[in-house]
This record gives sequence, structure tokens and C-alpha cells, in this order.
Amino acid sequence: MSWLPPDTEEPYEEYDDVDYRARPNPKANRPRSKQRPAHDDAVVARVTTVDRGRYTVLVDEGEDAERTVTATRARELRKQSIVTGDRVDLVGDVTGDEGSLARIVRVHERRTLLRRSADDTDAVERIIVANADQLLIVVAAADPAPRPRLVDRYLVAAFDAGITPLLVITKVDLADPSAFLAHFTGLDLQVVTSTPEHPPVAALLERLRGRTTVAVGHSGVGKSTLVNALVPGADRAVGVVNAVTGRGRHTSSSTVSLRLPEGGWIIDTPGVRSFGLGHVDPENILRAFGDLADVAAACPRGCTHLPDAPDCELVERAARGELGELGPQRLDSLQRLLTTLRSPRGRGTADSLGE
Ligand SMILES: Nc1nc2c(ncn2[C@@H]2O[C@H](COP(=O)(O)OP(=O)(O)OP(=O)(O)O)[C@@H](O)[C@H]2O)c(=O)[nH]1
Ligand SMILES: [Zn+2]
Repeated sequence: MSWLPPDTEEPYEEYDDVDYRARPNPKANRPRSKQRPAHDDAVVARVTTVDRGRYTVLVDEGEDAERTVTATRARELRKQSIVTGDRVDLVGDVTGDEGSLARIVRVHERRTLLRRSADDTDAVERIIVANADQLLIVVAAADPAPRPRLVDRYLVAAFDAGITPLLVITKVDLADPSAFLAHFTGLDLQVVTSTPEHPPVAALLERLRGRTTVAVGHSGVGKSTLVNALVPGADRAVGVVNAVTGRGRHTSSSTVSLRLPEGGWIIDTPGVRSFGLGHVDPENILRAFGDLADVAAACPRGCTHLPDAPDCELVERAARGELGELGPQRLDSLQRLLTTLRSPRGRGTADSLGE
């Protein structure tokens, strides 16, 4: 499992080397590290799918010898989470031949980490995807109705992870999304709209090229339809929205990496419908609003930056009209996201995902 202790910025290094090597070896007098092979012959691989302790990885990516290999994890990595998107070192049978099994012996340092908690009061986090640079948030204009607070939660997760969000509104043939989109005018958020007849393939491929993008969205919004349009042959199962619940059928549940025709990856996360945000540091959210973060540097220590915060530099400058044209709206968005973090989910239904 990939549970990690709370309040640990970079827990991986700890698990990577120090943790297990320092442990006394009950079976021998020699230090355990001496028994361990150096794995100098290890090859680098990309984890594309994780399924109950089995990892599907890609070796020699982009080369003639590129192949898919099935792997397990080395015993000493039992405390280390290994997730889709990870770069790993692989030893053993790395041929990828039928019935072969390789072994993951190291996980490379991660550039980004998209994570979630079980719920908002829970600081224990679970990593969803490693090394992604973009979060594709798929929302339907109708059927199911869009919920700004759900998108807020996705945005918080993206900003916390240092990942760029990109919003796709599907089913604009069914409803006009402008009222919904008005919620996000203060954000640096690219928005693309989609219908099955006019999937924004060119516009999206442009933004996805060469990057690793994680796609998230509530069931039934048309994410599979979109992924199929983007990745010919992806064959993501398209469900039917239940007329009563407005939800789609859950057709698959494992996170899958799909290669984009023009380079780059899209990682589909059918199982991820909610984002507990208990682990998120509000500072990371503020950091995503660079201009406001600069101003907030002059705030009192521990300032919440919420409308009632005493002597908040942001609130005061906004009131004096000194935050620029979009400033008040941006502050509004920031405050909404910070409030999202503070209000435990599950009390109301507005932002609970009903799953
Ligand atoms: N009218 C309309 N229907 C769409 C659009 N995109 C998808 N749909 C339909 O919405 C339903 C759900 O689409 P899916 O692609 O399965 O949705 P999903 O988000 O992958 O849902 P899960 O598989 O449950 O995660 C299907 O019946 C699609 O045909 C759209 O832009 N307009
Ligand atoms: Zn403040």
C-alpha cells in the first residue's frame, strides 16, 4: 500500500535508502547492505499500470528495443509506494518475454506527486500518480450537472502538487457552460469545450504534446469518450449515464497510461473520483497565485487571507483597489480554495462526491 506518514515533505528518500539499510539483520552478523547487490545492471523503466502488486513497465522507451515488462517489487521496497508514472530501476528478467518477471529495485526521485487523503480530516495521504505535469479536469456542462466546488477540489490538488490544471467542459451540446465558467474567471485556467461531434482533439493534443497529463472527472462526464478521441485505439469503455442517478457505470478501475500519438502520455484514473485534501498545505495553494503570494508576504504571521482576517494585506489592498483589474476576483478564487481546505467534506452534499 502507498500510505505515507503525514507532515513529511519528501518521505521517499527516507524509504529509499536509509530506512531498510539501517535495520539490523536478524539472519547474519554482516551488515545487511553488504549482502545487497548493487544493481549496477539495472535498466530504467516507466511504470504504466499498477495492479495488485504487479507493475506493468515500459523499458527502452522510444527506442527500437522498447518493450513492455511485468515486474514485482523487491522486498526492500515494501514500504515504498510505487505508482503509475514512476521511473524505476529494474533487474532480473527484463526481456518482457511471455511469462517473464522483472523486479523493481529503486524508485527515482519524483518531479511531482498527485495525492489525496482518504478524507479531509485525514492527514495520511495516498499517492495517485507520480511525475505528471498537467491535470486534465473533465466536467460536463450537464448530465451530470457541473459542480464548481468539485472543480475547486481538483484545482487545490493540482496546485498542491505543482501541476498545471486544464479544464475541459464536455456536453456543451446539452447546456451552456458560461454560468458555471464564471466561477473560474479569476484563475489562470485554460478552458476547452467538447462535444462528440466536435471533440477538441487538435486543441488538446497541442496542450498535451510531450507532457504527462492525468485525466480526472466524475463518472459519466464523458472522460472515456474524450480519451478515445485523443488516443486512437485506446478503447476506453464508454458507459451509459444512469437516468436516475445521473452517474455513469464504472466500467474500469485501474489507472492506465496511454501514449499520445504526437508524444506525451495521458493517464486515465477511472477509480479516482474524490480528492480528500487533508494533507494539503495552504501555503502550496497560495504559491499557485504568484502575484498574490508576493503581496501576502507582508501579511501577519498565520494570516488566513480570508475576508475576516485582521490586517490581511491581500484583503486590504483589494479593498483599496490596489490588486489590479482581476485582483479582487483572483483573491476571491484563492479564498474559495482556502475555504475548501478548511471545511471538512461530508457535512454537506455540495462538494461530497456521492461515492
Ligand atoms: N450529449 C453528449 N453526450 C456525451 C458527450 N460526451 C460523452 N457523452 C455521453 O456520456 C456518456 C458517458 O460517457 P463516458 O465517456 O463513458 O463517461 P466517463 O466520464 O468515462 O464515465 P465513466 O466511464 O463512468 O468514468 C456516454 O453515453 C457518452 O456517449 C458530449 O459531449 N455530449
Ligand atoms: Zn493575508
